[in-house]
Amino acid sequence: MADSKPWSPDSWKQRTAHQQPDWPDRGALDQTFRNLSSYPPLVFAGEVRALSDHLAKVAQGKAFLLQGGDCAESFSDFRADAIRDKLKVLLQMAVILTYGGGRPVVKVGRIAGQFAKPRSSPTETQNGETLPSFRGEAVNDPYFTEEARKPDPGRLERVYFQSASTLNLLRAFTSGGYADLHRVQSWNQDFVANSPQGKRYADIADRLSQALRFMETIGIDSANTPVLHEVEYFTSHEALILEYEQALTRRDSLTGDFYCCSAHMLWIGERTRQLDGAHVEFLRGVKNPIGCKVGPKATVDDVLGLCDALNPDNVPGRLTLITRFGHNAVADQLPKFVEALKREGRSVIWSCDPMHGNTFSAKSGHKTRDVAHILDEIRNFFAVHKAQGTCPGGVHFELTGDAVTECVGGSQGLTEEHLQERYDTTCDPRLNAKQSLDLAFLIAEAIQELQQKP
Ligand SMILES: O=C[C@H](O)[C@H](O)COP(=O)(O)O
Ligand SMILES: C=C(OP(=O)(O)O)C(=O)O
Ligand SMILES: [Mn+2]
Repeated sequence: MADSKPWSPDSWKQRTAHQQPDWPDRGALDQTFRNLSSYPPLVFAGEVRALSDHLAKVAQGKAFLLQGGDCAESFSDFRADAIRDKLKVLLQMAVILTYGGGRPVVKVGRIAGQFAKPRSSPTETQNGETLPSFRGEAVNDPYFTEEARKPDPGRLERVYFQSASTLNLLRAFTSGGYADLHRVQSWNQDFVANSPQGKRYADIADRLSQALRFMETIGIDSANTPVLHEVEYFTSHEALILEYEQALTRRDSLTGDFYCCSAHMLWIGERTRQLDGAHVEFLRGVKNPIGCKVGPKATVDDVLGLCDALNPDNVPGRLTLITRFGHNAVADQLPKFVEALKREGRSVIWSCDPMHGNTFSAKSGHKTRDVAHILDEIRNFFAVHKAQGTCPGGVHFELTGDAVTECVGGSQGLTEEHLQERYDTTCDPRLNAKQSLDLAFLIAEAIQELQQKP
């Protein structure tokens, strides 16, 4: 590491950690930390290195990053079919983007560890009663009672075990035949299959199946071509509760480097990316690829400072800047960052989070997002990169495979009236499977446009 300041897995403790729960029992937290430290890692250094290699290609414009999943995973909604359907929708989006965009897609779920939430306000008031905010099920319960909202460190162990179980199923799906490209048609879910998005997807899937049959007809041995039968799928979450992340950090016996083995990729949120803060300190020392959110409050100096701290050796793919300005602000705000990093020769992956700058309250009080705004932010993100000659490397979504009604718009035509029908999220509104496919087609078109000469 070019940075000469010493680092250790607990050096973050010398800095201020923002957005931390007010744990009532530090002794219980210490015990949880000891337990987690003794448990096996959830992911392995070799897998993390494979992701780093793929992300290096993204940074060079040779691949595209697709990251998505729940805003917050939940203990109560812990079902095999929900995990499978989140995987399916990401696989479908990846097929659309690979087919339409002509670049391999690196698939990273917000899954198997995405349980902790930073909040705008430490408290929430309902009917005159004020309680601590819900901070994700790693910390407390969404139910609005004093008992439910009390932070409980024992939850961190439940996060670990639920993440292990989720990963186990994901590994089985991705390497056990389910993600075989010959099954591309079967990823279309029943409730999506008859929709315009589902039919458009089925059309691509047909063409892929024909191509596979053709390859087999001319004697290409598809049985021995692993890329057709297995899919590489990586996990990620916001590294927020640093005791949890430190407890799962291990030194790799092969290289001597530290890896945070709670997920393949970790990101720092918009509210915890202070240059002198604990989150930047912790993540600068682990070898995992790191994401960092960049929102409207960031300055160019902040972002250059983040590059210095998190990627001092300027390694392509090490740092993904996940921009989330909002559809009204992105065209105005993004260029100065892109220009500065280009001028300074900094290698980053530019990824667009079109969700977090576009949240608003519906008349009913539900937090929602409009697919039109999401699309607008993505289009502007692509336009800025086209104008600057830089590479739009990826997208970052909050989505689910379920037929929820949390975001409005899309070709399904969801309106604010539909929000009461199926609003299941415990934090931010997610795209449902149809809205996710809508966006994948539109992004594929944006990539094609970008590839056309001006
Ligand atoms: O997921 C992100 C944040 O936790 C979320 O957007 C914060 O929402 P809030 O503004 O309701 O606290
Ligand atoms: C908290 C999140 O985003 P941000 O830090 O960009 O607000 C999130 O991705 O859920
Ligand atoms: Mn969110």
